[in-house]
Amino acid sequence: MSFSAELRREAAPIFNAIFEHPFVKGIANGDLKSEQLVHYVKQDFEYLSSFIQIYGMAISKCETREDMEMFNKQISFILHSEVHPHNNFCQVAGVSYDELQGYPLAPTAHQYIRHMKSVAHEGTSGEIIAVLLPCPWTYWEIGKKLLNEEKPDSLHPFYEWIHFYGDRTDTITEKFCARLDKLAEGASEKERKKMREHFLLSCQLEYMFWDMAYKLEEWPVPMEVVTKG
Ligand SMILES: Cc1ncc(C[n+]2csc(CCO)c2C)c(N)n1
Repeated sequence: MSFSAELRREAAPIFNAIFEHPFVKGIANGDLKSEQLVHYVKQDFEYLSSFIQIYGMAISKCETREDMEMFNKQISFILHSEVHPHNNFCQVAGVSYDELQGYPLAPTAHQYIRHMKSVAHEGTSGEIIAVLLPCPWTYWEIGKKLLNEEKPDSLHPFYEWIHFYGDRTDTITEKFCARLDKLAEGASEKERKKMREHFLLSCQLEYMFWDMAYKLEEWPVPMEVVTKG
């Protein structure tokens, strides 16, 4: 079994918990409140900006043009394409995308971004791919599952979101898995253990990100109160 297949097998309970999460179920049946969609988009806009920065950090550690190209393409993808699923959520929530940008991070988004940035600072290329991989992998699987199980028609409120993530071939998930498997072959047992830990923690944080949005998670004393004194 390949290293990435082993990781997927180990993470199966977390993937299954994500598929069963009420926010994901809410995308399937169109049943989410505006404030939940708004909280998600506010936090995900900041998450994606950090993701771009992390790709920049990953590029600074690349040894081949091929790897640089792989990360560089993803930066363009986030900048130009990932706005579509956000726009879908904004339309359903009835708010403009511009209004949801520049908000402070909620605890889980903060924790997830810190986790990825610390690995990007301290880790090897293999560790960085391992920490980033649950992001595309979980969304691709959610998209495929919703596409097959719900077969949404164009009147489904989240038709665009589901097609955007589910309707992909030649994905970044497959590219990352192939690259990770190669890097894992040449890695020490200690490095492979770190890759596993980073991957599983990012999977947990993917679950927590959905939960943060669903429950409108905030700091114990909301930031508006703190900054206004
Ligand atoms: C919390 C969170 N996790 C995953 C994604 C999905 N996503 C973000 S960037 C990217 C492409 C990776 O190169 C994908 C698939 C998201 N939007 N928010």
